[in-house]
Amino acid sequence: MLREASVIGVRPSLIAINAAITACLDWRAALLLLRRLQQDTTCPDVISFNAVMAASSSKKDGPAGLAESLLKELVSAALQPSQVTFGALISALGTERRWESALGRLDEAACRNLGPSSIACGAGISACDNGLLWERAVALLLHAQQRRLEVGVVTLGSVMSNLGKAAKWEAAFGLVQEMCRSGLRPSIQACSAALSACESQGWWRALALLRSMPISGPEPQSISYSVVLCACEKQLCWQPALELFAEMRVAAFKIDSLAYNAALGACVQSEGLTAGLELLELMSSQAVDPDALAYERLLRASCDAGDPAHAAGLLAALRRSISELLLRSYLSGACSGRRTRSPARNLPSAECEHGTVRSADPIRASRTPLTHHMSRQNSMSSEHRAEEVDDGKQDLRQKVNVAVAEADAGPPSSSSPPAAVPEIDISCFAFPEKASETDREEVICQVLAACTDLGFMNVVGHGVPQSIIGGLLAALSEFFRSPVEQKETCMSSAQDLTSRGYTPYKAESTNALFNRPGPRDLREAFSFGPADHQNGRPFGSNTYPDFMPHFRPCIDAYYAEMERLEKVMLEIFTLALARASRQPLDPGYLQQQIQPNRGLAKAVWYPACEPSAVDVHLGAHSDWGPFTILLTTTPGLEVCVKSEEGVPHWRSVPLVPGAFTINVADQLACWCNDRFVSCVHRVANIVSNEPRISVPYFSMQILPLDFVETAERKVGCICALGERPKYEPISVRNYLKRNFEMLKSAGKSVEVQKIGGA
Ligand SMILES: O=C(O)CCC(=O)C(=O)O
Ligand SMILES: [Fe+2]
Repeated sequence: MLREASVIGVRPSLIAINAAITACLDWRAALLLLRRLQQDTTCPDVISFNAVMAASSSKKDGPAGLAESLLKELVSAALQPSQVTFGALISALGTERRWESALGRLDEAACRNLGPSSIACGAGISACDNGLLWERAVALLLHAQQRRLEVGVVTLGSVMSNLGKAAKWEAAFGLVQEMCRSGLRPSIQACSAALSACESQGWWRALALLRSMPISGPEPQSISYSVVLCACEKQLCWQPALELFAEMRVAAFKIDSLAYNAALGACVQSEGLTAGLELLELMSSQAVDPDALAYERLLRASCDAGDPAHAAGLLAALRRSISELLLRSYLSGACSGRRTRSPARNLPSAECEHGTVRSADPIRASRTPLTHHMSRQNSMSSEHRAEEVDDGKQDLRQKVNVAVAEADAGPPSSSSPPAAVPEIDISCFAFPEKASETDREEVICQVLAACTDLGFMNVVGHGVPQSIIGGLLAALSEFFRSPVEQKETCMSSAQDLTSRGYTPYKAESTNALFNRPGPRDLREAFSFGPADHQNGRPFGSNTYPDFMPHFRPCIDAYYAEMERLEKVMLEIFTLALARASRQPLDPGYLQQQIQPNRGLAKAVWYPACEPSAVDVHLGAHSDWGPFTILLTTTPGLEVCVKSEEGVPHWRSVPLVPGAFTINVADQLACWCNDRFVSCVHRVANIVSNEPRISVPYFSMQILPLDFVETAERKVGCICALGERPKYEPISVRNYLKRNFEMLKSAGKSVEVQKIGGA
């Protein structure tokens, strides 16, 4: 039309030309029209510039440089940029992932008193979100919501789900609450994303958020309930799951198949077969198919109840359901070489419309000391052997090394958010007199969720006095800063398997212990055990430095506190294990198994250094005992986790002031039949001007010197009804003996003199 107008000698107005530029889908054509306009006597106005910038920002191939230079031109033509100008520019920068520049322009718009438009705000939020600038993303989101700026469902959902992945559940939670407080009704997508973010940190958090949400219509509420119900069931908390299901029915919500299946699972586990079959009937009346896991649970329950009639029917249905699922996953390409233990559970979650956030998969520890010996040396029942042979084909330690090599080749942990290590307040167990049953229940669930996720948790409310921790750290700092000849006076004899006392710098090599090439650990150590066995027997003795008389009370006091905390944690782990396996374990069960073994504390000093790229302060390993209580004041600890795509990578463990980092180790994972995770970890290659100090306390490490093989009790796997144990029962003494022997032989080849948790 413009061309026709010029042919007939009509001069188009600026409005008409601007309309033509706006109509251009291609930024090149829009730019051409602008340039023509500039050659003419008609001057382009801000709308002309904005229209070209919008065309360039809406297409992926539009260069952000163009939008930037158009802004310059616009200003030098004495025109005033508008909100739209900045919106287009920020979007263009966002498309090129130039997050910092995008945010700079957002600030510039504010300085020019141009409150951001929806587009600018949305682009700014995406910039912060993708650039991992959480606080700014959340602040901008609130800012946009308060000004009723539509930032788009995708942006909001993406911020929420990134918050969830980064374990920033408080931010997600706070965001939704803030929106509710300001009278803004968060969209259902926002609520679901926030619930998912919370859910990954524990069902009770998701439940708390659900309870604080405004009622915004039956449909959204149904989805929100469903997310939380699934979270409860997945985290083995049947009661709240069933309560939510009952509420959904009372409110006549439309219940989706995920919620039905989760409720069925919870129902069978909590109320048994009859209740489960009733729910199954209800599902079939609603034309909802049970998933394979629900069938499996029913089947187990009918076997437990000695109900062969139901068992046979269920088995047939289970077979049909599994083959249907396999067929469906095959057709959708999901079977392409990936072996999963539970296809039935994977498929529904892949289809989940709530975008459930799952934590990364931990790299599980090598069980070499036990399973390796077991599969080769022990006489096992053929049933057990089948599983062991399957797993034992490859050296498990080798598997860990392969994952570690892959993680080492990947990006450093600083380029990913920290690992999702929950902070858990155990004061209701440490100070039982002040606790209620509900508090204890919540802690058990939190610990259980942590144990089955990464196996790491930051524990506060432990009751270890700050004065004892401070005293220990001060004494250790003085000790390690002393001349090496003085420290060497505290070395224990080579025959002393209790390995107390001083270990010189670089004397240990975790890499060698794991049969990998690589440098030695950049640390020295001082190990100490119980003070009440000073006379050599049965537990060996501590070595105290003569040159520091005030040292001994500090470490003895700390050790006593660790033994107290170990008992508290053993009770919590026992109750978590009882809940997970549905076995009625006495709260003192694990404590009884561990006796008469004692823990070993190992104060570790990583001197300040500038390590080379190939160094790590402490090589990748899993701890071998039941669990470890770590005191540290400096970051650097990392866990090896698998991304959703199955790629191993390192994530830092967040440091929580005043907390102990407690991790499940190999032995506890074995006792739980691998329900709890013993996660591979290391201390990264940190360049630091300050030394790093840490004090792991390894439970169950001290083997009596007068150890005699007796027909003592053995600890087997604690399994749920119908579950097969993966490991043969072994006495804790034998378990320790094997580990010590392995260390001794590794020690010969690599001159390791001391023993660590690795
Ligand atoms: O020093 C640390 O922070 C971790 C130590 C550790 O994992 C170990 O000694 O087993
Ligand atoms: Fe460790």
